[in-house]
Amino acid sequence: MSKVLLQPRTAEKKRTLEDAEKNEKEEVLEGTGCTNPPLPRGCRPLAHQVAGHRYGQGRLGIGMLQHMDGSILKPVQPPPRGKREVGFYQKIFDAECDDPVLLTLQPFLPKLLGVWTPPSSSLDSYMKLEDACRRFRNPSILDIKIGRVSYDPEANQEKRAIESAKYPPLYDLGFQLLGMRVSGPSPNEAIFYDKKYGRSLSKDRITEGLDLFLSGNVPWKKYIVKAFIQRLEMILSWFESQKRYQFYSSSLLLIYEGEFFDGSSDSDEEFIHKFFFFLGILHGCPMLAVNHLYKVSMFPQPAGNNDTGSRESRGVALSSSTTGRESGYSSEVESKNRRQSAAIRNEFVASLSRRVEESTRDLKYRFPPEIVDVRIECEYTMIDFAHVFEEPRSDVDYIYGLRNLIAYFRKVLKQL
Ligand SMILES: Nc1ncnc2c1ncn2[C@@H]1O[C@H](COP(=O)(O)OP(=O)(O)OP(=O)(O)O)[C@@H](O)[C@H]1O
Ligand SMILES: O=P(O)(O)O[C@@H]1[C@H](O)[C@H](O)[C@@H](OP(=O)(O)O)[C@H](OP(=O)(O)O)[C@H]1O
Repeated sequence: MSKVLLQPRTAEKKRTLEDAEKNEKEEVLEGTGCTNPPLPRGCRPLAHQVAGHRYGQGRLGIGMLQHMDGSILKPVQPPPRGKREVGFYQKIFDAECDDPVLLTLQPFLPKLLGVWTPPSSSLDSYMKLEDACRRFRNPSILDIKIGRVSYDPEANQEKRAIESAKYPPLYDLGFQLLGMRVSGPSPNEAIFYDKKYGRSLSKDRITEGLDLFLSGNVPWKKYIVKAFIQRLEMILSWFESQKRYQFYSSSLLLIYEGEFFDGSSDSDEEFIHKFFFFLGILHGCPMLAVNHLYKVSMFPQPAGNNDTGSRESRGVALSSSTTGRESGYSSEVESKNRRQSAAIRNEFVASLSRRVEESTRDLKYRFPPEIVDVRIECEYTMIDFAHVFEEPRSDVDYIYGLRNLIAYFRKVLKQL
């Protein structure tokens, strides 16, 4: 037991450092005649990335990076995609935002920490985002693209044809599994599955794919599925409550802690909590496990209640677009606005929790009464907003896909 917990995470670190060093040599990208864009100082390719554009691959060679302060750097894509995505994030995380539709979406997104241009390359810029996997040691991660089509209304016939041919079951399913990391017995034994795997799954094999994703923590599988259903229901409620935005080609990222993880980097307190957590599981005593679950939350940290300050002070230059809105604005008014915004968000979250609790009452599997308040090590977040459009209608395609995904998770749950 302690051997597993103490197993160091060196192999994963080593792999990414080696990758970073290799990439810094600006090798010619295979078959493209392009060179890798220089890797900004203090950054490395994102080791736990499961889908999307990867550093050193594709036409442009740009991809997701991780800064040494822990944040994620997503390259601002060429126009119009990049501008659209940055604009969307900025609107949502604007300190003065008082729009209930946007405020109530905030808890479902990784926080935008700023837009960053590396000093070494004034041409590239990156969105600096909170890492949704930051508190996990050995996460299982699933990227699911939601929607019946994966192109937006401005796509030309060629793009539509290319996208439609990629995964014919999509129209019926309303979602696709784009990639996943399934945690293994130790962090360096995780297995990655790419979009080829996801697209090999016909409609009747989707539960197999979800089941595979869930195989990284067998003792807690039922609880994890139930927790994901609840969280997805919350996002669904947001979509059902708004008639303004349509999300094309956007993804959901589902994350949970693996059965075994490395406790070596923890503080003593965290380590002790985790030790009891696993002891509880091993001895079939959920209360012991639950009592010792550490820092688990239903929602990402609300805006204004995070450690952005310390991250910034570790030397990443941020643009002023989402930070430091001091100029000419009375701090009293500002803090009143913040309190009101927080109240709107909190009320929304509380009412969602109630609705979800009611709607999931009939699920076959229930938590035993003594652990109704169980907080599972799960995280979920919406990502990829390069194709968000604003039209006065509900997003029927996203709703269709999300309802279907929830139905498939329920199927998995029934089989447990
Ligand atoms: N905030 C985040 N926290 C943790 N991981 C993230 C975050 N944002 C993105 N990722 C990781 O990066 C991957 C790609 O993200 P994203 O979909 O935003 O990139 P993309 O290049 O726009 O994708 P696509 O090619 O599908 O348009 C995700 O599958 C996930 O593994
Ligand atoms: O899933 P695949 O097969 O990797 O295909 C990519 C996927 O559809 C991305 O969503 C898309 O970016 P957009 O959604 O932003 O269009 C990208 O286009 P790109 O190659 O033009 O970046 C495609 O290559």
